[in-house]
Amino acid sequence: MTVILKTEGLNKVYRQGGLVRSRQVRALNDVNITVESDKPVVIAVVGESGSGKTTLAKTLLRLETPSSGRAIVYDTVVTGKGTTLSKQQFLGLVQPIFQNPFEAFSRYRPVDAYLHETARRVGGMDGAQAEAAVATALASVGLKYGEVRGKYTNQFSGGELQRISVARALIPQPKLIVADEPVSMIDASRRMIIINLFKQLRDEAGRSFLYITHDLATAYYISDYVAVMNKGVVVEFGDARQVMGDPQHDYTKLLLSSIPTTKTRWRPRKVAA
Ligand SMILES: Nc1ncnc2c1ncn2[C@@H]1O[C@H](COP(=O)(O)OP(=O)(O)OP(=O)(O)O)[C@@H](O)[C@H]1O
Repeated sequence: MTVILKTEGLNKVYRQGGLVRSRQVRALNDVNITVESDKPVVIAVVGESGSGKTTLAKTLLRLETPSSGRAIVYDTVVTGKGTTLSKQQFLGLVQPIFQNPFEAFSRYRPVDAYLHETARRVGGMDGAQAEAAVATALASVGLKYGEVRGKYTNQFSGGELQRISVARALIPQPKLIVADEPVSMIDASRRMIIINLFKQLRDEAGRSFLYITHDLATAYYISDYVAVMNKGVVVEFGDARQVMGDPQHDYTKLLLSSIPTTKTRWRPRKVAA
């Protein structure tokens, strides 16, 4: 079995406020999750705003340094004590997809230039190899290179641009893709294209995903595992069907009861600690 993702006592403490009135926020509070599997998986992280989901994503992406603890991805320590990976090695193993695809690329530069850059810098490829890798990556997200070449962000829809972000993330052939709210800025009608793409990339290309979301319905639809976060703590973690079908923790029950159905009208509820 491969340790696809393991966090060991992961903590992240931020200091908020000025010198006089500062306070500490424990954005990650002793996060311990383990996913071992022989097959690639989708792991969802759900929870309301401020629960620490993005901090977890940033820590796993090495955009934030943990205050203590460490994380392992595909049997390799990626952050915290014992990390020996260079930046290039790390980006070959773990790749990000961010919430807003329009912010992932400058509007003054053709988007395919970013894909080439990733192929050369992270993948260590030469010009011809990079050209082939870009074409392959775009094809795997359902786009033709000819439709993308030389174009700028304003020539794409949010959904298309997010697919290009996914293509870019695929170029170094990472094992894990960390996607922080990847569909929240995309038209509702196009969200499922991205969600189904993740499923397809898991099943056909062998990529695992950490899928950070507010959206419990898509989390249920694509995830193999789910971590429920509240105030920096993972309050419930396990098989997605089990956690969401038979939640044990009160916070998970409340989150799930807030989902609107065709029979009930949605009313926002305040979720207690
Ligand atoms: N750079 C920072 N400096 C200080 N505090 C921070 C910083 N980033 C996050 N926090 C705090 O850490 C806590 C967790 O924030 P985080 O963004 O991880 O939550 P989240 O679950 O991703 O929320 P959302 O769904 O709104 O993105 C919050 O209290 C937040 O204010």
